[in-house]
Amino acid sequence: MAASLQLLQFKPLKPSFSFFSRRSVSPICSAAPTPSKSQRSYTITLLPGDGIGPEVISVAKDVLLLAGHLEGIKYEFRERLIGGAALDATGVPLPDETLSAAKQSDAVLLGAVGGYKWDNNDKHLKPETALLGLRQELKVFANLRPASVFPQLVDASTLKRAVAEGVDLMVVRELTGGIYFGKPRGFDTNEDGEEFGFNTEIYAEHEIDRIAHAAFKIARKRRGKLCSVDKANVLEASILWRRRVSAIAQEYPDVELSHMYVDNAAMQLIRNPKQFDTIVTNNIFGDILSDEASMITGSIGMLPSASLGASGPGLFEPIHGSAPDIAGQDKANPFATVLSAAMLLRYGLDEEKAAQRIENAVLDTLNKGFRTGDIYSTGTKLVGCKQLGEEIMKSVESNVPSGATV
Ligand SMILES: NC(=O)C1=CN([C@@H]2O[C@H](COP(=O)(O)OP(=O)(O)OC[C@H]3O[C@@H](n4cnc5c(N)ncnc54)[C@H](O)[C@@H]3O)[C@@H](O)[C@H]2O)C=CC1
Ligand SMILES: CC(C)CC(=O)C(=O)O
Repeated sequence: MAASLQLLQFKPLKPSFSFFSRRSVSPICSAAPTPSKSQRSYTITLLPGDGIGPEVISVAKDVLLLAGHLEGIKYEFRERLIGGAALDATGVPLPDETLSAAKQSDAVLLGAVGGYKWDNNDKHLKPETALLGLRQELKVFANLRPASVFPQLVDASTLKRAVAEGVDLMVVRELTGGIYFGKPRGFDTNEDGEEFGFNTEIYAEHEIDRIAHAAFKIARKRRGKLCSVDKANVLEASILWRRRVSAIAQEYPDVELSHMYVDNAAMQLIRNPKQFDTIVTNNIFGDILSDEASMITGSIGMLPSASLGASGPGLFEPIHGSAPDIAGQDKANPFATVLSAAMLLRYGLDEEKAAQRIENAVLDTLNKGFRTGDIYSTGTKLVGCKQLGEEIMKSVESNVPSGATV
């Protein structure tokens, strides 16, 4: 029973929930070419990237393949370079070939980008620039980051059991606007001859409106509570954000809206995370708060994400980075990427059964006690990334029902 409750974080609460469906007519949907249900063959672009990216993508690809095979789905995988790996091979972090493959696919699954080697590169030659460019080019403005505490991992959380237990929240992060993209930006020199760097936090009404609509629709399918996080006591962009979100709330009388300043939200997430259901926030606050939320669940290696736009393929990726400190050591936790693959099936391809098969397998693997180092606790079985992948595959194959728990 507990297991099925856990799964609510990843799936629509009602089977008919079409908000994310590629066949949906809602304002945010994936509109890649839709094969008929009988055809069920999809093109997936895989972008392993850097650091632990290839390790976790390798596991997620195998899991996708097996779950797909068992549910009658065929894939054509196209693996392309991005980030530092692309820089080293081609001289640019986001080659045209990668971008066009991504745009022409039904969904994109990404590992992570970045690493020490490229940290001092000029901005246009940084791996991270590729990821920002990809998100912008795919126009995936809504980034869904579910953070729930699996009962099996309560003791892996750094918070007290009473605080962490039962947390189930969703961060809806605006992904293609704000300070990560705002202009003007750059470096200049002031009248004292001192260099300065500057960025612009900027949001137009339509950018706020579309993410607000997305968040209200998500909240209404969850527990009906939406907390909009901003810094409206200081920033003009946040004042507009709060005004627009409040205006749009009139269209969702069934959703209880609250507003919170981001500094307080950061504190409340640790003090009492169970007060949150759905959080909607801008690009930078969402980036930071979701990393913070991940630690409530035990590890940043547990959190998947789905990035969706009004049309075209969705982008699915773990929220973590390339973890260069553990790259190549078979220590990475692949759950976040495997769960991102489940989100890809559900929200990118409308393949609910295969998505559920994967989520059930994750729970089953946890129930059997397998853990990577980041979520290890006494009494559980410490394994590497590869072995964890093999255990997940066994569980995918045996197709445990979602209600199965220890
Ligand atoms: N979406 C992306 O591709 C992102 C890329 N980055 C890039 O990644 C590089 C490293 O950034 P950091 O700030 O260190 O963040 P990070 O998320 O890569 O790592 C932070 C800490 O979490 C651990 N960690 C992360 N993922 C893990 C996993 N799956 N299993 C076990 N432990 C895991 C790491 O070992 C590290 O101690 C940088 O170049 C950064 O720009 C950072 C965040 C997102
Ligand atoms: C471009 C990324 C490295 C920024 C980031 O941390 C994220 O969006 O997850």
